[in-house]
Amino acid sequence: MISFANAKINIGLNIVGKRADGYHLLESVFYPFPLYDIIEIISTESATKATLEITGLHLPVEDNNLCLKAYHLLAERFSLPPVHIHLHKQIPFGAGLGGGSSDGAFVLKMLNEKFNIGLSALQLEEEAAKLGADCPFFMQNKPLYAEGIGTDFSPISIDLSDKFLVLVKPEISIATAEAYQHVKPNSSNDDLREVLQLPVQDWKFYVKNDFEEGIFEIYPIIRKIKLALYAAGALYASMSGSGSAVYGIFPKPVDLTTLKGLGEVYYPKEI
Ligand SMILES: C[C@](O)(CO)[C@H](O)COP(=O)(O)OP(=O)(O)OC[C@H]1O[C@@H](n2ccc(N)nc2=O)[C@H](O)[C@@H]1O
Ligand SMILES: Nc1ncnc2c1ncn2[C@@H]1O[C@H](COP(=O)(O)OP(=O)(O)OP(=O)(O)O)[C@@H](O)[C@H]1O
Repeated sequence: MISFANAKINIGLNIVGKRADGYHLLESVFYPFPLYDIIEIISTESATKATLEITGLHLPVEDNNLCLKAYHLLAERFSLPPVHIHLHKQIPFGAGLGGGSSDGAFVLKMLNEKFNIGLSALQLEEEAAKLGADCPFFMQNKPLYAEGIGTDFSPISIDLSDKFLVLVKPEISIATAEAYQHVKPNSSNDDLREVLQLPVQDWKFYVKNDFEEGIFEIYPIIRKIKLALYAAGALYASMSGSGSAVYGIFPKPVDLTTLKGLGEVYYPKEI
C-alpha cells in the first residue's frame, strides 16, 4: 500500500495563551500544500518487529520517527503483524511544514485500512493527537481554522486555487520545541477569522505569525526571504508555523530568478 503524505502551511498564527503543561494556545489556519513524502507499507509476516527504511532527504532512522510511533500506537491496542515501512522523504523537516506529522497521520490511516481496524475518522483524529499537535489536521486535510493547541478545528472558507504559491526553505532547520521557547502569548493581534475574509493583498497588514519576530532576530536570512518574496510580487508572504520555510502567495506565475541563492525553492503547479 502506497500513500502520498502532503505538507501544510499556516496562514496566520496567533499565540494566545499557554497551558499549565507548557503547551501554547493558538489560532491559525492550516492549509494543505502539495509537496509530498511517499510512504509504502508492506506486510512482513516473517519478521519479528516493524522496520523503517528512509530514502530521499537525509534523515536517520530512529525510534522517534513518527512512522514507527504511529505503528506502535496502534499495535499496542490492536494485534498488528510486523510491517516494513519505506519512507521516501521529500518534505524538508525543521521547516514548519508538518512533514513528520503528516507521515504519522498517513501511517495511522494506512494501517487502519490495511488491517481493517475500523477506527472512525474522529477516532483516527484522536489517535493522531497522541503523536503531536500538527498530526490531527492531516486526517481532514482541507483548509481549517485551528484553535486550542492546534487540534480543535472549525470550517473556514479560504480558496487560493487561482493563486500561485512559492515556498522557500533556507538551509537552516528549526526545532519546533525550541521555537516555542522564544515566543510569548500576544493579545494585540486582529481577529484572524475576520481579517482572512479581506482580499489577499490586504493580509500583509493584519495576518501575523507570532513566531516571526523572535525567529527573524536569530536568523535574519528568513526575514530576507520574506522580503524577497514581496519584491518578486507576492500579495502575501509569511513564515510557515515555527519556520524555517517561508511561502509567498502570488497573483500570477512567478519569475524565480530573484530567489536564487536564498534556499530550496518549491513551486507547485496547482494548489
Ligand atoms: C508550530 C506548529 O507547526 C503550528 O502548526 C505546531 O504548533 C507544532 O506542532 P508539532 O510539531 O506537532 O508539535 P508537537 O510535536 O506536539 O510538540 C513539540 C513541542 O512544541 C511545543 N508546543 C507544540 C504545540 C503547541 N500548541 N504548543 C507548544 O508549546 C511543546 O514544547 C512541544 O513539546
Ligand atoms: N517522519 C518524519 N519526518 C521528519 N522528521 C521526523 C519524522 N519523524 C520524526 N521526526 C523528527 O522530527 C524532527 C522535525 O520536527 P520539527 O517539529 O522540528 O519540524 P517541523 O518542520 O515543524 O516538522 P514536523 O511538523 O514534520 O515535525 C526531525 O528532525 C526528526 O528528528
